[in-house]
Amino acid sequence: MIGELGAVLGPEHGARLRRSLLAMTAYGVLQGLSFAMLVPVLRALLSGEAVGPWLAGFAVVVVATAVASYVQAQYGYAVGLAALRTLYHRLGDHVAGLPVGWFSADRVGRLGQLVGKGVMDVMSVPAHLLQVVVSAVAAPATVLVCMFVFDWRLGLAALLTAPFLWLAFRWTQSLVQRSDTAMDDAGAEGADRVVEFARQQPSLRAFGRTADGYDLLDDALARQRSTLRRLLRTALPGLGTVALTVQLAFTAILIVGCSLALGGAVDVPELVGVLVLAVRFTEPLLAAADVGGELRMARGGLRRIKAVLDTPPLPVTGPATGRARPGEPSIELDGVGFSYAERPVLRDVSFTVAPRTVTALVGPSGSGKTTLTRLIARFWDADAGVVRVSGNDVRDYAPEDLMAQLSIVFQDVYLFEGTLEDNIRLGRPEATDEEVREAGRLARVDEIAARLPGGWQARIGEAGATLSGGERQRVSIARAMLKDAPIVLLDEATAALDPENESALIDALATLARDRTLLVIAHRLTTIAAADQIVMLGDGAVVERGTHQELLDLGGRYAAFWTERKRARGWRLTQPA
Ligand SMILES: Nc1ncnc2c1ncn2[C@@H]1O[C@H](COP(=O)(O)OP(=O)(O)OP(=O)(O)O)[C@@H](O)[C@H]1O
Repeated sequence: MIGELGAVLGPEHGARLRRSLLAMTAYGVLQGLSFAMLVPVLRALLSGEAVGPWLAGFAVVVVATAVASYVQAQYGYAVGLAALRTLYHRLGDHVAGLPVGWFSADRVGRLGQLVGKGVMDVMSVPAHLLQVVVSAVAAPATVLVCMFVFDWRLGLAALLTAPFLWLAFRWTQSLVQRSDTAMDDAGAEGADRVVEFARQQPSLRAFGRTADGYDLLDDALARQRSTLRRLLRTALPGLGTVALTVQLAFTAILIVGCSLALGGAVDVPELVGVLVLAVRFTEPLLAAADVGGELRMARGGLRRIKAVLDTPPLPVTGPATGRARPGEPSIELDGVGFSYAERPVLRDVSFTVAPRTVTALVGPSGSGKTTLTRLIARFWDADAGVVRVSGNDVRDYAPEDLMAQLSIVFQDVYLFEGTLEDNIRLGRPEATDEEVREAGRLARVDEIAARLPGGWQARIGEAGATLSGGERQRVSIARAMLKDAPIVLLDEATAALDPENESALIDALATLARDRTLLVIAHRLTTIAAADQIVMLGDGAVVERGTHQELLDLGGRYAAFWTERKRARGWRLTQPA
């Protein structure tokens, strides 16, 4: 366990962990010594000898134990805090490099549980639990040595109990281990279902499904309850066995001591002292048995953290340094193929978006348009072919260098809890207030600020949900303006917008497109017709490519799509006469 902890913390914390272990061992030994000092003190008291020197010695050891306890607690907390910091950083950095495909609903629930409870469980090992375990070994070992010094026969009796104690601990551990794993899995599944349930609230309510009707969540919680019951049924006899074995060990020492005293081999004051010692000998062992459950939980957390850290991030394969230098802002797809878990979505897609031009991506729903933009942003890696951004394979860039080339404006804009200004600043955190406001003005967010009480400082966010879909997209465009990346990937809003939002968005997009390379999943006819190039996707492949006029003249799928869209736009729902 200590090895696993050291591996997860990394070598930079090795010295700190070793120092902490040393302090805990010193504390355990001093604890044992302070127990042992009771024997001469009691012996002196009961036999009428001078007790003063022994009491003074006892006081010195007790003070030293208190100091050691303080020092080891400080070291333990320092390692615990370092563990907390390091694990958050390592998990955060690692997860940020994982392909977006890794973040399934299941994994997001488990990750939430891991970052909250799992990391705290692991932190409690160096901060608190390890000391109990180290004391459970060091203190009885010291007591044992002292027993041998006082009377070798009593020492031998105590030593002979050790293998039985060890066996009882091991047996209990193996007994509970299996239920623990099941408990871990049931807990993680419960967390997944709760996240899913919370996310799906709008749909569930729309279909009148309340908590009682959400069977998946009910089943997961019922499974969690029954696993806990099973764990308790298995663990309780185990814990009882440890307590019983410890008591039996004490009884064995008591019997040996009494028979020695009756035979006259040991005098009564010494026997009383050694029996008090035997009681203290078993105390740290019982304390260790008490924290066994917490330790196993921490080990489970450690195992799951390690599994996340062992998941390979998207590899940087490129020129040895992974620091390809971007050229002119272009996008090039060369024979790109991609599948979601065996289901092919894109096949042999090839086209180029020249620097500072606008390409409109069109095609029926499910034809792979969103997937294509996500491959360009390297949310996933293509299975076949090459995706190039600004002249280089996306796999050759360090992730931050690729992201510096791209601004992404998707439809599902996420607004964080915070002010309107904070939400724009996300595009470039170091931007000045003036730059944030200017980007906001260009994306016509200033009109939203003027409407909201509190203006730029108005608090918005998922919970507040104070902005309409069109307004959210304007915030997202402001972020892209502020980021000022040379290439923009845009998923145009499909929702019907009110005239004010529509005209604001058109202006904002026109400003964003100026001097930038734009690939847009286009839904508005004006955007499509004005593009320098139109790429039409159908069933994951490029079916037609050219300018609006060229494709109309071709009279193929695009021409049919265009006619259909125009006709649909002419439709109006009217009141029956
Ligand atoms: N994360 C995912 N896992 C599995 N399949 C997915 C995932 N995302 C999309 N798909 C599937 O891949 C196909 C292409 O989806 P994509 O979203 O790229 O199409 P689209 O052309 O953007 O559609 P729309 O215009 O409706 O947004 C669809 O059949 C979709 O069901």
